[in-house]
Parts: sequence; structure tokens; C-alpha cells
Amino acid sequence: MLALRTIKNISKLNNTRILINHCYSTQKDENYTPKMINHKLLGSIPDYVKIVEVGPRDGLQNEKQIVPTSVKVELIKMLVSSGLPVVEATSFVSPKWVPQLGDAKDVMKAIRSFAGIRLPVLTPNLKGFEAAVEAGAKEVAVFAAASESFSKSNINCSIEESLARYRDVTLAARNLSIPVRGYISCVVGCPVEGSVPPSKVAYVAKELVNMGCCEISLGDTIGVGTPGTVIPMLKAVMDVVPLAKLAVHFHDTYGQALSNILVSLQMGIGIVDSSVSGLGGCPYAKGASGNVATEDVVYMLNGIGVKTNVDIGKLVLAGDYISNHLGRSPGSKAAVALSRRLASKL
Ligand SMILES: CC(C)(COP(=O)([O-])OP(=O)([O-])OC[C@H]1O[C@@H](n2cnc3c(N)ncnc32)[C@H](O)[C@@H]1OP(=O)([O-])[O-])[C@@H](O)C(=O)NCCC(=O)NCCSC(=O)C[C@@](C)(O)CC(=O)[O-]
Repeated sequence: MLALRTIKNISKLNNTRILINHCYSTQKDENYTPKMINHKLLGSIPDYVKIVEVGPRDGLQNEKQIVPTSVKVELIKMLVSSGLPVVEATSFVSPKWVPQLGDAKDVMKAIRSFAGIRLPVLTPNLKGFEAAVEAGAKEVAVFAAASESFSKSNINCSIEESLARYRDVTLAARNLSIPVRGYISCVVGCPVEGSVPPSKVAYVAKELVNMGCCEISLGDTIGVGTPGTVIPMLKAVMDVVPLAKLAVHFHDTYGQALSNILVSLQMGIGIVDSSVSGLGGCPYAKGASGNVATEDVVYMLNGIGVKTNVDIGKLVLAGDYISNHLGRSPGSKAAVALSRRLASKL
């Protein structure tokens, strides 16, 4: 495992980029519309990317060994301190289905007073929504799928039944002025059905927007996508949903996540989901690996001059903290390389 002193110095390696990030600290992510810049190598891309950190939820939900609530809370605190604008905190789902997140109420109660940060939680139905609001959640997310088989195995109902449930959730949320994000799983491939038609993804996305979801996160749940399948899917969704509402959510099973993110940026998308240290995987998507690592995303965005406001050194510290707890090496190549590079200079 990496020495604390080593990691604490990583910020210095990225000195120039971090200065740029601090200059950008006035960026507001509410009602965020990407401002495009003409990149001399990559064409038109957003000048700022809003990173939605999903580590404490998507990252941990598949871990067999129960992580203590205090560790989850400390992880969220460290992620918040790195400058991330949104940290998805937990899920108000059935503890029988996802035992790891059975402490959602306690996590939410411990973090709800954190200032200047958005801490959404997943809610699969009205029961979850009501519990989340009672625990202090100010933002929620619903999660549908573009594949019938996955919908059934993940939330025990058909796509249409899930949309009906989410109409109830979005209506209740509107009455309380609570923003709702909509996830779509299996946007390019399903573990049971194989490839998924872009028109199906576009249909579900439009339904979620029509019921009031303010953002649509397009999830390659099993990480099978390449630019060859991601581009047609994004085109179909962009025909029916405003670009500013779209986020991408790539798992890195086949090592394609960064390429897929890059083409998404080139298509104008400015919101990217990722998980610290590459943690993650859906308990109902066998064989799927973790989400793309937040450290790797920030490293790439720093390298192409796209702002995020995130301090990569602090992010590496957070990744090391949770990896230490789980007893494994950090799952971010950038984190490992930055730490080694710094260690060799000490
Ligand atoms: C949706 C349900 C609840 C349906 O589960 P069900 O068994 O069909 O629900 P039910 O309505 O028949 O209720 C059964 C029991 O669950 C309870 N229950 C019912 N609702 C809740 C709730 N909200 N919170 C707590 N308890 C709940 C309910 O009270 C009852 O309790 P009992 O009477 O047996 O004691 C279940 O299937 C479930 O919880 N699924 C969640 C699965 C999950 O969390 N998957 C991972 C998240 S999605 C994901 O990771 C993909 C994503 C978003 O990251 C994007 C991507 O990568 O693709």
C-alpha cells in the first residue's frame, strides 16, 4: 500500500493543472450547460466536465464484506474534499437485494449537513424515496434499463412497470422540489440479451425526461461498449433528449471506458460518472467489472485541458483509503503511476 506522505504530495505533480482548476472554482453545476471549446486536436469538446462520483454507491454495492458506516462516511468526506461537485452517497433499496447498503439511513444522517456538495441517492420506488427524504436526501435517482431481462433481474419488474413506479417517484419529488436523475442500464449490451438497439435506449430516455428527470445517465453496465456501439446509441438518444441533460456511465470490463468517454465529449456530453479507485459492479450483472476510475478520468481530462475542479492528489488519497480498507491495491492506473513517480523522487 502507498505511504500517506507519498500520496499527499501528488497534488504537486499536477501543479499546473490544479492551478487551472482553482481558477475555475466559480463554475456552477446547477442547470449546467456545457460550454464548448474548439480543441486544436480533438475538435469541439466541453471546456468543463461535471464528474458524478458514484464510488460510495455503485462502487461499494457489490462488495461482499460489509463496509462499516463510519468508513463509508469518511470516504464520502474525503471525496467531497477533493472538489467533486456530486458524490452519489448510497441507495434506499431493499437490504435483502443489496445488503451492503442496508445502512443507507445512517450514512445519509451522518453526511446530510455537509455543505456545498450534492449527495444524491438511489430510490427504486416510493418506499425508497420516502425513506431517503426522511433521512435528509435532497436529490434522488431512479434506475431503469433498456433490456427487459436486466430490468427483471435488477428490480424485479418489466421496463414499463419500472417507468410507472418512477412516474410516482418523480411526481412525489416534484411536489418537494427534489431533483431526480434517471439512470438507464445496458445501453449497449445486456448480460442476457446481448446487444441492445439504440432505439430502445432512446425510448426509455425520453420517457424518463417526460416524467421530469433532470439528467439521464447512460450506463454501459457490463462494460462491453466501444466507440463503434456507443456513438450510434448516443446519436439516437440525442435525437430525443437535450444534450445538456445527458451523462455517460462506463464500466471498464474491456478497458474501453476512457475511449468511450472521449468520443462522448466529442459529441458534446459534459457529465461523466466514475468511481474512485475503479470500484464497482452491479450485483445483478455477473462478470461486469468496476466503473471507470475517477482518478483516470481526471488525469485524462487534465491532460487535454478540460476543467473538473477536482484535486487529483486528494482523490488518490480517498482511493487509497478505501482500497486499504478493502485490502486491495488501488484500481486506478493513474493513481498507481502518480504515486510511484512521486515515490521515486523522494
Ligand atoms: C426494487 C426492489 C425493491 C423490488 O423488490 P421486490 O422484492 O419486487 O419488492 P416488493 O415490493 O415485492 O417488496 C419486497 C420486500 O422488499 C421491501 N422493499 C421494497 N422496496 C424497498 C425499499 N426501497 N427499501 C427497503 N425495502 C424495500 C418490501 O417492504 C418488502 O419487504 P418484506 O415485506 O418482505 O419485509 C428490489 O428489486 C431492489 O431493491 N432492487 C435494487 C437492486 C439494486 O440496487 N441494483 C443495483 C443498482 S442499479 C445499478 O447499479 C446500475 C447503475 C445505476 O449503476 C447504472 C449501470 O451501471 O447500469
